[in-house]
Amino acid sequence: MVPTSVSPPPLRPPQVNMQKYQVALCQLLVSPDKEENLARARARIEAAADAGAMLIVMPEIWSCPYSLETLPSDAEDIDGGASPSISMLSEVAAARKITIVGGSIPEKASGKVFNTCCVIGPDGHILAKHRKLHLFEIDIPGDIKFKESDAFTGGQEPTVVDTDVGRIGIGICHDIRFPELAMLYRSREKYFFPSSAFNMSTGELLWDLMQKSRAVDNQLFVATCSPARDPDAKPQYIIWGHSSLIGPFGEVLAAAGHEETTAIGEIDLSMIQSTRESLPLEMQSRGDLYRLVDVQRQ
Ligand SMILES: NC(=O)CCC(=O)C(=O)O
Repeated sequence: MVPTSVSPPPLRPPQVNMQKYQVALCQLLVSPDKEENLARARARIEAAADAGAMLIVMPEIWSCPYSLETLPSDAEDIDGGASPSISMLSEVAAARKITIVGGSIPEKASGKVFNTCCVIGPDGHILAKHRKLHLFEIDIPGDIKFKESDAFTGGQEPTVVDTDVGRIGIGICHDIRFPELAMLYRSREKYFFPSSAFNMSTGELLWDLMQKSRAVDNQLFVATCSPARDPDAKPQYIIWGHSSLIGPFGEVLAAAGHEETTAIGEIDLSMIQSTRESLPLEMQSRGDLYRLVDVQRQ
């Protein structure tokens, strides 16, 4: 039996330039026309920056439809510098001097396709690239069947990145279901930004619960951004929407419905410290009793 342990490599101390700032969740309506998606995204990011947001969070798969059939042909070569979507995000980040958690786009690399989030700093450079770790598989007879691994290969590395607006742990949608990932991020003292595209079958019951659980268990901010629900979408995968910003005490600081919109809320990093002082879960934690072990599954 092998104990599971979380032993991240040391990070440099966070260089946070802002303790309090506005974050914008750009809940975009996505169409099959990539140029149109990029133009809509640009306009929404620029408007949010003009309204004062210093951090923008984008949805999972915002540059093209979230369709297993077309994702591979919509994939872009980020490392090869042939990614119109990431170039657009870099340009806007540099022009407005903002940080962007770039949701995700399909990325092609080494003959594979990944579901990839780029984090872009205010100089327009890519600070980090996260490839979705947990691919979504679901089969509820008569309701929904979806197998993300038909289109994507899973990533191999959790991603923690230091930005001007704090140390951020990145997740993409289904990544939020795995509490160990948020625990690992919490152990590195940061907050958690999954970009998401939950569906109607699981979204109504679980989306709000998942975000609040990850925030409250770990006493950190959780910001999620979804595409808007497309009323004309094929029944295969209808997006739930409901992007939101949850505080370390479980407070809803911003929330969208299912329509195209930008939800803006305030992150005050001092709330992490004050929540942890008021409710010192870490000190109360009985780490001496919890030991996760790999068990042989039958
Ligand atoms: N795109 C996704 O990862 C969807 C995850 C989801 O809906 C879930 O229930 O988990």
